[in-house]
Parts: sequence; structure tokens; C-alpha cells
Amino acid sequence: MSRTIVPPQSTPVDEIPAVVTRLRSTFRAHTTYPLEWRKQQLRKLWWGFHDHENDVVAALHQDLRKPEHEALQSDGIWMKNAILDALSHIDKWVQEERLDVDLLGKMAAPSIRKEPLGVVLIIGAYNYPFQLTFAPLLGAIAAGNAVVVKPSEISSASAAVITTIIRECLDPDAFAVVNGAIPETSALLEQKFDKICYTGNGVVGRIVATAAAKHLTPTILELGGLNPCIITKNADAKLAARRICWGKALNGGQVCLAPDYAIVSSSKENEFVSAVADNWRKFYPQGPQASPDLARIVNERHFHRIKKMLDDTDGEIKVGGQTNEKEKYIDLTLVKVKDETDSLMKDEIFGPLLPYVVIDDVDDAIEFVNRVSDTPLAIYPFTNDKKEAEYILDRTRSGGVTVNDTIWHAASHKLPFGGVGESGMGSYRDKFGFDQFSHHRTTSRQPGGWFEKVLDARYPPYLPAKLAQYRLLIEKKPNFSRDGKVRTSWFGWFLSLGGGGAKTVVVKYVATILGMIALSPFLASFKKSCIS
Ligand SMILES: NC(=O)c1ccc[n+]([C@@H]2O[C@H](COP(=O)([O-])OP(=O)(O)OC[C@H]3O[C@@H](n4cnc5c(N)ncnc54)[C@H](O)[C@@H]3O)[C@@H](O)[C@H]2O)c1
Ligand SMILES: CC1=C(/C=C/C(C)=C/C=C/C(C)=C/C=C/C=C(C)/C=C/C=C(C)/C=C/C=C(\C)C=O)C(C)(C)CCC1
Repeated sequence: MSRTIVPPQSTPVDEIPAVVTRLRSTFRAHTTYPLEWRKQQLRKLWWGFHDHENDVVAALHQDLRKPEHEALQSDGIWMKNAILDALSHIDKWVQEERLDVDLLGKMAAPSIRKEPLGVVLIIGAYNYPFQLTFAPLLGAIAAGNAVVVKPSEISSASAAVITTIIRECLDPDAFAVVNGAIPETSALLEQKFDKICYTGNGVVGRIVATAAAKHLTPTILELGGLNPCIITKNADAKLAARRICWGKALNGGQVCLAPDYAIVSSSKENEFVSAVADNWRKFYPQGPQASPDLARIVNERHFHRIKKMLDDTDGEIKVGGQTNEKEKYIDLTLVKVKDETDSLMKDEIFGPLLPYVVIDDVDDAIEFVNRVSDTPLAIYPFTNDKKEAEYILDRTRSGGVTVNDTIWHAASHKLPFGGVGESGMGSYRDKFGFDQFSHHRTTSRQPGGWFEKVLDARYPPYLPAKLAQYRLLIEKKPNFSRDGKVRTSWFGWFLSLGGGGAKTVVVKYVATILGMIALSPFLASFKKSCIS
């Protein structure tokens, strides 16, 4: 029998300052610095995830009716693999980085120390409640920070399991969970943190950034946007439809990276529409509503928000269109719309609807994308013409891109993930997460008194001779003229056998030597005949 996971109690607002103070004193006591301590936290976290795998799956089912397959693929197994990979590489990440500098600075052995920032706040969203709190947490632990986690109150069963895993596995003096909604998050945001990582919508993103600015706290903002698919006349429309269907069906469309609309070349429209219908049938042989493989909309508010978008459309429904309020069920629905003024094109959908427009010219499609939202979280060009794909990438912006598929650039826990402009700032995961939660402290260690002879030229009185010495030894010469053109150094050109990159020059030298060896018998006999 399936059990019900009880939502966590909200943290009393007046206790929140003390939670942050406790973590700050732990940080100041250096508890979080030792590498072995960080590794132990990560190892315990892996076991926590492993031992609570069934709870993770059950919570995601209760909150979103997320299928077990998806729960493990992008939250359970995904997180465990991310932790193991971090443990395999953390020794390298924490290493001080040696830097190569000019002659004068070299003796001070400059480097970058990777230092923790302090106390970090992570605010999660409801759609991937585990991944979106634990993936940044992983980077923050690896970098040696103390962390407050604030799970989304909307996925309340997941919030309960997140609370259990953190409280059971991690050092309570360094890691805390604050549960609740707006009052609790607002109380948290009054506190000073050393970094805030927020995932969610842009309206609240602005509230978070404003609160952070009061303390000069840097933020990572993981927001949403309207992610386009562009299916050009050079695309495999059937394959595009299958891959778009996957990206749209995942978590019932409640994915920040889900396609929000498609632009379809008229030559591909019929093939695309019938392939979408065909795929839904193949994905859900018993029908999507009866299938256990399709998640539900998280709550009534979001159900009505999405349904209203569909009710208000002036477009033509090509596939799907049914809804069921009791089950918070919405069909995977494909709608042909006229332009971006349609109700389905105004905001991020975050549900299983997919509007599309027909545009033939690639430049017009690019213009449309940039007009609708010029910095979405993702862009998905579908084309078998590699040059066309590059053309689209060069003329658009987005947090990330997958060519000829959806979501894939963000599926790996090892690749940096983040937005740009309206879709957010800062990217994390794997080493990129470690770096986000570290301060890169530039460090020089100057040699002792014996080095004063060399440094003498920097001290007053500033005699002309000292400046002349400085110019002679330190000042660099440009290799370009006033009109911005690179000057050819004939000596360099001669030495490099006519120029080129390092590889080309090596190849030229090898070819010349081999050529000379091959020609040497002829040269020898030529020399002989000249002498005789
Ligand atoms: N880029 C990403 O990684 C990513 C991932 C998932 C979701 N998203 C985006 O998130 C959005 C959906 O999430 P959501 O925002 O509806 O999630 P949500 O409702 O779960 O809210 C996110 C967090 O904001 C807090 N919050 C809400 N209102 C607040 C307020 N007034 N002040 C302070 N905190 C407040 C909530 O308590 C919660 O922890 C979509 O736009 C989606 O694209 C982005
Ligand atoms: C390897 C070989 C084989 C086996 C292949 C198998 C078993 C392949 C399985 C592939 C699957 C299940 C891939 C699915 C991946 C989906 C992922 C990772 C989804 C991630 C979603 C994310 C991260 C969502 C994020 C959302 C966010 C951030 C916001 O809202 C054989 C057996 C075929 C033989 C050859 C070798």
C-alpha cells in the first residue's frame, strides 16, 4: 500500500536568524575547510540518497506523479552519480592553480587559492526538487561552505525527504534546512549570505537579487524563458518530432528546458504534425491519461494557469486538447498559432502544450526567436545542414543549446548548466559548481630580503635610470601597426618556414628534413658530377 509522506513543518520565522548565526560560527571555526571533512559529508550524502532512494521516488510521485523512471534518471541516480564524480575529482579541484606571469612576478610564485565563500543559501524549485537543491549543494560542500537549503514548499513531500536526508547525513552545525513559503524565504533573505543560488521564476528572481544586493551578496539565478525549436527545411522532421515529444513530455512539460514553441518550415509541417500524433500514441499505447509514464501538473493553481493559456488560444488544435481538473491532467497538445500575440506564446508554458508557427526563411525564424525572447534558457535548431545550425547559433543567444535534440546539453551532471540574460546568471554542476562556490584568491608569495636587489628599481627616488631599466627588461613591443594590422616579422617568417601555427611549423620542419634525406643521394651525385 502506498504511504503518504507528511509535509514538513515550516521553520518558525523567529528562529531563522539563529540558524544562520550557528552556521556562520561553524564556518568561522574552520570546521568546513578540511578536505577530508568535505569528502566525508559527500560520502554520507551519497549513502543518504542511496538509502532513501525509495523515498525520493515516492515523494516525486506524490508531488508530481513523476514516473519512477524519470525520478531515478534525473533526480535519484543522477544525483548519486554526480556525487561520486565529484568525489573522484575533488582532489584536483581544490589544488592551488599556479599561474604563468612576467619575469618580475615569477619569483613570487603567483597562484590561485580555492577558498570557501562562507555561508551559502540555496533556494529550490518544485519541478526537480532534489536535483535543483542537491546539485548546487554538492558544489557548495566540495568548496567548503556551510549551507542553508530552502526547498520549494510546493513539492511538499519532496521537501520532507530533502529535510530528512540532510538532517540524517550532514553535520547539523554546518548544514540546515529551512522549510516554508514566502514569509520564511523573506526572513532568510534578510540575513547576510556569502552567495545565494536561486532556482525559479524571474519575478521572484528579481526579489532575490534585490535582497542580495543589500548585502552585496553575489547570486546564481537559475530562471526560465521561452525555449524555441527551429525545424528548418533541412531537418529530419520525423526525428525532430520524436525528440521534441520527449523533451515536452518529460515531467509533464514542467522542465525549465522544455521546448516552449516550435517554428516549422512549411515543407515540413504535415510530416511534423503527424509524427507528433504518432509519437504520443507510441509513447503511451494505453492513452496518455491512463499511462503511468506521464507526470501531472503540480497543483490546481498551475493547472488553471496552463488551462487558461489553452482556453484563450486563437490557434488550431492539431493534437490533444483534453484536460481533467480532478486529476490535474492536461493532454500533450500541439497547437498551430498565427504569431507571438497568441495566449500560448506570451509566457513560459511550464506544462505539456506546444504551440508552433510556420516560417520558411531561416532569417525570419531567427528574427522571430529574438523578438519573442532573446535570451531563453535553451534553443533547439533541427537541421541536417551543419552550416545552417552554426548560422542559427551565431545569430541567437541562450543559456545552452542542443542541435537536433532537446534538453540533452543539460542532461549530463558534468556539463555547466545555467542561463543568460532573462534566463539567469551563473552556471554550476561538477567543477563549475565547485568554482561557483569558491573564492579564487590571487596569491603572491614574495621572496625575502635577498630579492630587494631586483625590486630596487620600484622604490623612490624614481631615477631616470630605473625607468630605463624597467623599459628595457619589462616593456613589451606590439606586433601590430597603428591601423590594427599584424606586422610580419621577416625573421620569424623565415624561422617558421613561411609562418603558420606551432603544429604547421613542426609539420613543415619534419617534411623539409624528410625531403632532404630523400633527396640526399641525388644531391651527393650532383655534387660529384659538378666536381668531376
Ligand atoms: N534554470 C533552472 O535551472 C530552472 C529549473 C527549474 C525551474 N526553473 C524555472 O522556475 C520557474 C518555475 O518555478 P517557480 O518559481 O514557479 O517555483 P516555486 O514556486 O517552487 O518557487 C521557487 C522558490 O521561490 C520561493 N519563493 C516564491 N515566492 C517567493 C517570494 N515572493 N519571495 C521569496 N521567495 C519566494 C519558493 O518558496 C521556492 O523555494 C519556471 O520559470 C522555470 O523555468 C528554472
Ligand atoms: C550504454 C550502452 C547501452 C545502454 C544504453 C542505455 C541504458 C541508455 C539509457 C538512456 C537513458 C535512460 C537516458 C536518459 C537520460 C535522461 C536524462 C539524463 C534526463 C535528464 C534531465 C534533466 C537533467 C532535467 C533537468 C531539469 C532542470 C534542470 C530544470 O527544470 C546499450 C545497452 C544500448 C549498448 C550500447 C552501450
